[in-house]
Amino acid sequence: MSATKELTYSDVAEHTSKKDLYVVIHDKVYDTSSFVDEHPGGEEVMLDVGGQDATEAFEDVGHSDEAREILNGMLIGNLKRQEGDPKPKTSTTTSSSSSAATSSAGGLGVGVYALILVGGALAFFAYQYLQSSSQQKS
Ligand code: HEM
Repeated sequence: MSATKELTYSDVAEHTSKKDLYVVIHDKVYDTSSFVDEHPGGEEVMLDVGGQDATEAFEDVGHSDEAREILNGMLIGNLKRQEGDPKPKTSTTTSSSSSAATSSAGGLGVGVYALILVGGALAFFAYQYLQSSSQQKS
């Protein structure tokens, strides 16, 4: 009956049916089976995130404190992260999480831009240097 049970993502992913539905919110694991039918937002959205990290879905709706209390009552343990697991979804807003996604996806792009900039600057200065040294000669 301990609430400090450690579950991995693969443990959680085994509970995706309506009668056995786990979700992860803010790195905590909840057994929402008893609540699916009563969810004011409908069972469909709950089933959609069953066995997964529902932090973003849950926070995007802006659930009330009451919703958070209900959630607390369904706590069964903590998520134990393992290598290769999806990144923690701890952001409370979509904008910050989407900007994080863009910056990680754009990692290579930034490097390529930096290379072009540095290469361009080098070429520019080399050109100036050649120009000035050829002017001195004449
Ligand atoms: C997993 C635990 C969840 C709990 C305990 C929960 C609880 C609640 C509660 C109590 C409400 C009533 C309004 C409020 O008090 O904020 C609500 C509304 C709502 N929930 Fe959830 N919810 C959960 C997950 C989700 C997820 C994953 C979604 C995905 C989108 C979602 C979508 C909604 C929507 C759209 C409403 C508004 C329904 C309406 O006002 O017509 N909920 N939820």
